[in-house]
Amino acid sequence: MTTARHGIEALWDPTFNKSTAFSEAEKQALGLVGLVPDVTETLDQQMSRVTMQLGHKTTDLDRYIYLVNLLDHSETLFYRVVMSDPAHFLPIVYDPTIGEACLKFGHIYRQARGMYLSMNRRGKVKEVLENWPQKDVRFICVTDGGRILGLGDLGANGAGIPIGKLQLYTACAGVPPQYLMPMYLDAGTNNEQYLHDPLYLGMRKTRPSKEELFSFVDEFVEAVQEVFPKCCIHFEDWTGVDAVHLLQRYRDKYCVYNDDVQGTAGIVLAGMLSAAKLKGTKLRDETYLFFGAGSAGIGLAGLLCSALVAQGMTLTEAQSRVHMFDLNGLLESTRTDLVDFQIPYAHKHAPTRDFVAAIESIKPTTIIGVSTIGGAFTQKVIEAIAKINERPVVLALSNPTEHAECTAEQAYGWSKGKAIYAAGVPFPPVHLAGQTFLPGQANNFYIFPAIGMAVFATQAKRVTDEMFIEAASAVADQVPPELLKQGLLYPLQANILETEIQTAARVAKLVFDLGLARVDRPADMVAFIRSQVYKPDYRSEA
Ligand SMILES: O=C([O-])CC(=O)C(=O)O
Ligand SMILES: [Mg+2]
Repeated sequence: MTTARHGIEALWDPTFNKSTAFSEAEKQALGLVGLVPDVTETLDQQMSRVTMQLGHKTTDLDRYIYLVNLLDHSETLFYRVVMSDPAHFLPIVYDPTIGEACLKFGHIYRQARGMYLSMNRRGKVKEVLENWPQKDVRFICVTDGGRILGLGDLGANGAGIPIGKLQLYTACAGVPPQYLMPMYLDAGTNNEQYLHDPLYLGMRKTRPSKEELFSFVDEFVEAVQEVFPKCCIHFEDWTGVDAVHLLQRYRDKYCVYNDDVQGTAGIVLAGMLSAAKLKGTKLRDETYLFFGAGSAGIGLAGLLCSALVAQGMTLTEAQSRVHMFDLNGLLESTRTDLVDFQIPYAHKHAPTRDFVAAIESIKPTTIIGVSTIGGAFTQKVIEAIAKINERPVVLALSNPTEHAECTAEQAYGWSKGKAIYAAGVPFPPVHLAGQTFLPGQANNFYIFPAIGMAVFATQAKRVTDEMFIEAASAVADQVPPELLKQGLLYPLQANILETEIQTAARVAKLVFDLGLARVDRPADMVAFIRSQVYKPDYRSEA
């Protein structure tokens, strides 16, 4: 909670500032008479001014910059605006606009937000964390900028991602913003363009060895336990291999998770459950072929196999349903270039670098694009999978928009309306031969904010894969049946807060069942979550 500020300081603190909405009594009590216009507006009046000003902007990047600036001045008004119409504002404050904002981060930078922890501070991490003004931090979302969205190594320009992700904890699931800390862990960058950009805001060094990086991350993770004992560390947008290895390194010891490995897996699993419902099949009836074998692919394959095992399969049987294809072709048992965690999915098969040939031979029911290669699902690919399936499932998950493996229009058009399709970014409905198809957005923002809310409310000691499977099934259960018929695999974004409250309640129940909660078990789980939800309203200061 904020403490009362006085005079001009009340206007400088975005968590306290009401700008034109201070009442007469507040103006008197806080010494604000004459420092703001002599009116008292409501939040709704303020919001209509924001909407009007946004309407004058011509690009989403300009709208993004405007909204970040609004957050710098008035947190409540910012969340009021974003939460008033999530379907409209999520693509502006988050993916896909945030991709462009990151590419230009050093150029559009206005004001510090979150923490910047560089490897130059080795040995001093605890002191750095102690500079943060809030003492009860519950989530740190941390990136080293190693793999930002589908854009690659952006170094310090990746700092926009933890900022955006944490805004979604609040906007989508109601986690109060004062407990959230975005962090950019600066380990340099191998991005030549940024290393030579005079406005670049990170260390001008290439990346260190894995040993050096991990030993610094160890210092960071351990310092967090001391400085913020109730904190969960959310890893985001590290390179695929680091993401998986860091998760393995800490997951059984500390409260940590990786959104790209586990959150993305959760939302794709939700889509697979919805698709199976639409087709009248079960997960165990399906065969999966991944295009891309990085953190998202591996995370999803692991979670999917856990879900299949929960349905009675052995792990080896489950893994035999998952096939992967990467830059060097199909993962198969003679490949010598694989990383440890890819090996379970390298089955006996003749080597091939031809994705269409792999489809024809493996006969997947579902293809999953996690490659970052825009347009990789060509007409030939879609026709090949449509030829062997009545309802092929096509998930083109890479982002931002130009990186999607295929667009909604292409998937429906090339498959002649047979495809069940979702993407990582939003696409508008597609009208084809008198039918309307609704492409869903398989974005982890349905999952990580709800997991965050459940962890926040229960003060969970650990974040486990079961929690992501439960979240996936809660999300799939909330797809309106009449929209599922039109191919929509995910709930509508318009009521995302309610969807995530229900999801968080299911996850919280599991946290209690697993004995991982640090608070007493409530009788009514939904009411328990709802009671902790942040509301973008001004409180009375006089
Ligand atoms: O941020 C998003 O939209 C999804 C995500 O985690 C990623 O692409 O890394
Ligand atoms: Mg990510």
